[in-house]
Amino acid sequence: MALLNSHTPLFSLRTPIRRCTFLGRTRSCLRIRASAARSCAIPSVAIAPATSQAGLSFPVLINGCTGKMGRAVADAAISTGLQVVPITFSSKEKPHKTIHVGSVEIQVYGPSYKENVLSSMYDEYPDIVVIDYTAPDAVNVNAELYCKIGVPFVMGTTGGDRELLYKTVRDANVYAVISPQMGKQVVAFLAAMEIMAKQFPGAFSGYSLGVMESHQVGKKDISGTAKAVVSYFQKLGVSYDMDQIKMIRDPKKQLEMVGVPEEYIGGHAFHMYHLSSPDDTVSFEFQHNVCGRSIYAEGTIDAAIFLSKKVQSKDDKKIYDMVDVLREGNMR
Ligand SMILES: NC(=O)C1=CN([C@@H]2O[C@H](COP(=O)(O)OP(=O)(O)OC[C@H]3O[C@@H](n4cnc5c(N)ncnc54)[C@H](O)[C@@H]3O)[C@@H](O)[C@H]2O)C=CC1
Ligand SMILES: O=C(O)C1=N[C@H](C(=O)O)C[C@H](O)C1
Repeated sequence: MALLNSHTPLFSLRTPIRRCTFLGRTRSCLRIRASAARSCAIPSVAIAPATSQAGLSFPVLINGCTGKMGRAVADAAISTGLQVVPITFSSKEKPHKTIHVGSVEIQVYGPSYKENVLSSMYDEYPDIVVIDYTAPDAVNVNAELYCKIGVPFVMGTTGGDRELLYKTVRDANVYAVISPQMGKQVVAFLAAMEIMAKQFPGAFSGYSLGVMESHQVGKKDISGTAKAVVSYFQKLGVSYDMDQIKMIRDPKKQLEMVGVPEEYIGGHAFHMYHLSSPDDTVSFEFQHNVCGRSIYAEGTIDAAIFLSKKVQSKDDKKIYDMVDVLREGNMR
């Protein structure tokens, strides 16, 4: 594999995986009755009170429940006792489509209803937090909508024009947590990289870097997390372009070369970074390998709880990342 050179010790890309039991946590008795509306009128939504830890119950609208992360977050929100508003959006008009998450029937609204439905939800639930797990090409348009309405949101979706995203949120002065990586342990690694880059800029000048990331075949964009790590390596003096990141989306290679367990070919995020000194006598390797999606779902719920508290306390700071969430240290 090109990532490894002849001086590279033969480290195994197979990392033992401990199965996550997050979604096996005690489920709350939350019951949500979706509107029986079968028309495309804005639904009336009945939300029963959640039985959850004190202070943790507020409504969340998950945009992208039709997708894998949206569903994982909806499951995690229900497990936590948050009130999942039984509405989600999609990129296509899908009249009458509903999806089920646990006992919750979620109605899917197409683009032409998005603004009216969301603004009426915000009127009805002023303490609502939106969670976005959609697609890179939806990031900016969705953020513009949330900002127009003024609703706080957690942006987990990667890609899009990130500078524009921040500008949109800054200009609208809306509360948001934005992070391409919600897995708290991975975020801690990113934070450590940031500290190293700040304290020892140029420490790896002259070193060469190889980066490989492997994700499920449906992931279109380069890993946002790998880009963040590369940005720190650049500050550490490494010369490397983002488009050099090697993306692996071929399930056969993932099984045989990367060592992804077969049951996680449809949902994994393996990242490997290899640094070599100019004379190849010194090398460093970093890996973070995630199977499944529960680590992100769990972090996303923490981010939503964090954001809800910031909104309630009318904090002066409006835009946060996952390092802010970690620093606050009030994760469940
Ligand atoms: N921040 C984090 O920790 C993580 C971020 N992600 C990111 O989340 C995003 C979604 O990932 P997955 O759920 O795996 O993808 P997915 O493809 O399974 O789901 C995305 C869903 O969004 C829907 N969608 C597309 N455009 C939309 C729009 N304009 N409005 C509403 N819905 C729309 C699609 O129909 C699809 O159902 C990706 O950008 C991925 O990189 C994924 C995992 C962790
Ligand atoms: O699409 C994914 O799956 C993931 N996307 C995020 C990214 O692009 O960094 C986080 C993680 O890699 C999973």
